[in-house]
This record gives sequence, C-alpha cells and structure tokens, in this order.
Amino acid sequence: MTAFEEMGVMPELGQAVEEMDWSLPTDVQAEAIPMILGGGDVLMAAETGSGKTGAFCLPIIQIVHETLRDQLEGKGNRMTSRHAGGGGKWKMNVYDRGDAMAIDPEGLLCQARDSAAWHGTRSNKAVTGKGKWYYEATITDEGLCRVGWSTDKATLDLGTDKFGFGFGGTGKKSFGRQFDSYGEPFGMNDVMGCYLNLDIAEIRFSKNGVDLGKAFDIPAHLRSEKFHAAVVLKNAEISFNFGGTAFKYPPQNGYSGLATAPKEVIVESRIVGSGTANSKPAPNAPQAIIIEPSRELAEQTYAQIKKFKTHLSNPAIRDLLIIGGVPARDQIEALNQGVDIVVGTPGRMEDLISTGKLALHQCRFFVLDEADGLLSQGYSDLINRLHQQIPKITNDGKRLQMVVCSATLHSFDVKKMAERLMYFPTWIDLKGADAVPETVHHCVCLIDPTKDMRWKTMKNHVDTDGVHYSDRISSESSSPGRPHYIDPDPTTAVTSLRYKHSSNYSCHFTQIQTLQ
Ligand SMILES: Nc1ncnc2c1ncn2[C@@H]1O[C@H](COP(=O)(O)OP(=O)(O)OP(=O)(O)O)[C@@H](O)[C@H]1O
Repeated sequence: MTAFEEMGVMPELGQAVEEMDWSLPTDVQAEAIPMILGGGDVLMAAETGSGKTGAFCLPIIQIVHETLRDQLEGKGNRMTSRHAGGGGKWKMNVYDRGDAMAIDPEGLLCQARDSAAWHGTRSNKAVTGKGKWYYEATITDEGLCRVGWSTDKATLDLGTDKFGFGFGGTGKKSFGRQFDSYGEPFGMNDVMGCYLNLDIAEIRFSKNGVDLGKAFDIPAHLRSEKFHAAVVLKNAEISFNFGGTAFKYPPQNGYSGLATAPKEVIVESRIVGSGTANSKPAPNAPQAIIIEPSRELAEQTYAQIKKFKTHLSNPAIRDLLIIGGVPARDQIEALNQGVDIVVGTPGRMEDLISTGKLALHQCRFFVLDEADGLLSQGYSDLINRLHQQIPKITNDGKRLQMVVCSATLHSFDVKKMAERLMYFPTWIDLKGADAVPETVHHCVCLIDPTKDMRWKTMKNHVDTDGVHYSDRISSESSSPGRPHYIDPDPTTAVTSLRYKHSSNYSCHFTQIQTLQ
C-alpha cells in the first residue's frame, strides 16, 4: 500500500502518483487530502511548488469518480429518491434545514457539528386536522438538542417563535422564546417520545417510555396548522423513528406512529428540492469547478488531472479546460458531450455560464486556486456570483465543498471571502509560524521567575521550539495588544512555551528567566 493510499486515496490514484515518483505526500497534501475526502472545506497556504495542486485534485477526482460509479450502478438515483423532499417515507427534510445540519440518506439521523449556533430541521411531511400522533427521537451523542413539533410558519430554531413547540435536554420546554421547566433533563442514549394530540390540541413528551405530562396546549389560532416533527441541535446528533420500524417505547392511549397516518391528514412539506428523483445528470453540469487566475496555471492543473486519472476507468472521468484566447466552439462541443471536472480561467468560464452552456447545478466542489491572485485581478464579484448560483446541497444530499488556495491566508480580502462563502473551513497554513488561524485562541501567562520559583521544581518540562530563548524584548515595544517586557538585565532571557491543547486551542506561556 502506498503512503497516499494509507491516507484514504484509492489504489488507482495511488498507482498514478507512484508512477510520477511521488512516494510520499508533501505536508500540504498530508493535511488537505484527508480533510477534503472527509467532506470539509479547506483553506490552504503553502510555498510555491509544495504540491497544492495534488492536495486538492486527488481527493476531488476520487469523490467525483465514486459518485459517477454510484450513478452507473444505480445507487445515485436510489440516494436521490430517498432524499427527495416529498413522497415516500417520513424523514427529516434535507431541503428544510439549517446550514450545519447534516442528514443521512435515510433522513433518520441528524447531526449538527457547530458548537456556536443552533441548526434545525423538520420532517418532509406534516399532520393536520385530527388524530393522535407519535414519533421517537433517540439522542445519540453529547451536545444540546430540542425536539418537538413545528408548524411550517416556524423558523428552524424550534421553540423560539410562536409557531413551534420544543423540549430541550436541559429539562425546559419552549414556545415563543419562553423557556419553562418541564419534565426532566435528558441526554445521550435517552429515547424521547413526542406526542401530538390534534383532537384536544395538546403536546406532551415521554422519556424512555415514562410520560412527562402535558407540555403545551396548542393555542386556538394554531390548531388547524400543519405540524411537522422538528429538531434543533447544537453540536449534537439525534436519530428518529417515525414508526417505519418498531418503536422502542410504543405509544399508549391511542397514539399512532406518524408513518401510519392516513393520507387525508398528511400534508407534504412545501419546501422541496429543485431536482427530481430520477433526473439524469445533465452533461454540461460538472461536479467540480476549478478556477485559476491564468491560462498557464489552468493548463498546469489540467495536465496534472490528466496524469492522476490515468488508471481510472469505468466510468472514465471527463475533464475539460476552459480558457480564453481560443475559440469557444470546441469547449461548447465538449460540454455537450458531458463533463465531470472543469478547470479554467474566470472570464471564459463566466461567458459559458451566462449563456447556459456550462451549468452549475450539479457542482459539489468549487475550487479557487491562487485566490489572492483572483481577488487582486478584480474577480471578487464574479466569484460571489458563481458561488450564489451553485446549490449548497446537491440532489443526493451532498454539501458543496469549497477549497481555496492562496499565497497567504492573512490577506484581508481572502479572509473576508472565506468568511462569506466557506463553511467552517479548516486552515492549512504552512507558510510560517507567524500565521496563526483566527480559530486558535491564545492566552499569555506572564511569570516572573524571580518571584515565582516553582519553575525550578517543575517535574514535567514542556518542550519548546526555543525560538525566543535569546529574545531581548524591550520596554519600548509599543505594538498594540503585545505585552511589554522590561528587560534591563542582560542576563535575562525570554522563553516562550507554546503547546496545543486541542485542535483549536493553544497556549503560550512566556517566562522571563534569569540566566546563571
Ligand atoms: N508528493 C509529491 N512527491 C513528489 N513530487 C511532488 C509531490 N507533490 C507534488 N510534486 C511535484 O512538485 C511540483 C510542484 O507541485 P505543484 O505544482 O502541485 O505545487 P503547487 O504548490 O501547486 O505550486 P504552485 O504554487 O507553483 O502552483 C510538481 O512538479 C509536482 O509534480
């Protein structure tokens, strides 16, 4: 197994890079490839010639190929039909969800990995009018969640307006942003029963089969509304059973699973995807679009893709170079034949998009190579326009992934663009120690070793990079936010200790030490 394959790269690509004499991944490849294969957005900066092209092309080719293979075997269509907003089984609606809410292809497992904000979703169908309805939600991870019932007028943040009824893990019920104690707290592995009685306009919940009592009387003006199963999560995961399989705690007192609700009380969600379940992929709609600031770079990237895909067949990946300065006729002809990956320069790319020759609706990788170059050439608006046209979620429920390469990640324009367009990007910054991502929080702990002598007896020494060992930091330092050190004594050295606590938290300890 090659070193690339150990990172999850498929054997056909591993073989191709081996034949190119790439025995080991470069640093940027080692960091970026698993991230992109794992579905993340990546923002990377590394020296010229560090292998960035391979870092994004290899995983993109692999995912595009796997998707094509699934489509060929008919799996793509099955996925698509499973994901369609309306029709079929009860499930969480992939088209009616917050930005960070992931929903599995069955629509029964939801996960939101944003620890800073709530993200919600609700079911693809609703019940209305009459009947006693039930579903179960099992908490499958730590984190915060609220489950309950939402009308289609409610926002996805369940319980924060007067159109949805939530019950949260902290033991609070909520409606209209009013949080009142109810039942008891719940968490990982608990099975929450959600009851909706439309006959007497009442909502109640159970925990692991134990009834927690009435939570809400549904106000008169909402009684004829359509009620969806709903959830909102903060860094949590939850699974649903609408009655398609046996309930862990079957409902009592005449309630039935939503899955058994008759047609006359069911209303399909009005929020449905634009694609149809069995639509064939359009030939001129590639899965990946790679934008380069110059013809030369576009040609180089295109040439690398050709080499990488040498051993990929059945189905073959169709790539296309779209650059200006050559007649568009051949490019249009190739688009009509079918393309999977397009590499090009922005001007010609936009010409073909605006005339409908190149379609963006199946794009799931949007790559900006040398983004600082693209922005300095004034392509910011064009990038925004293209990004706006690309669906953020594909028909088969896959999220748009963005990869941005830049000579530096510390340009204001690149940062602003990343903030605007990218989705929790991982920063891969191999351009030097001065470049610390904003997601890393620093704390500086000043120690005066002449007063606090505990360092002398410290059992566990922290290894440092030693770069500041002989720094002389003067009291004149006036950089805003920098601590001032008074160092009148030439026998004093500054040691900076930096170590990582977790992926997004690092500590700097600075010790002023008297040299013996
Ligand atoms: N893992 C690897 N092992 C050996 N050679 C590699 C590896 N990755 C890339 N290379 C080679 O290094 C050279 C530079 O790679 P590449 O063009 O991808 O870098 P880059 O970071 O995109 O450069 P630039 O910033 O100039 O566009 C190429 O000749 C490529 O074939």
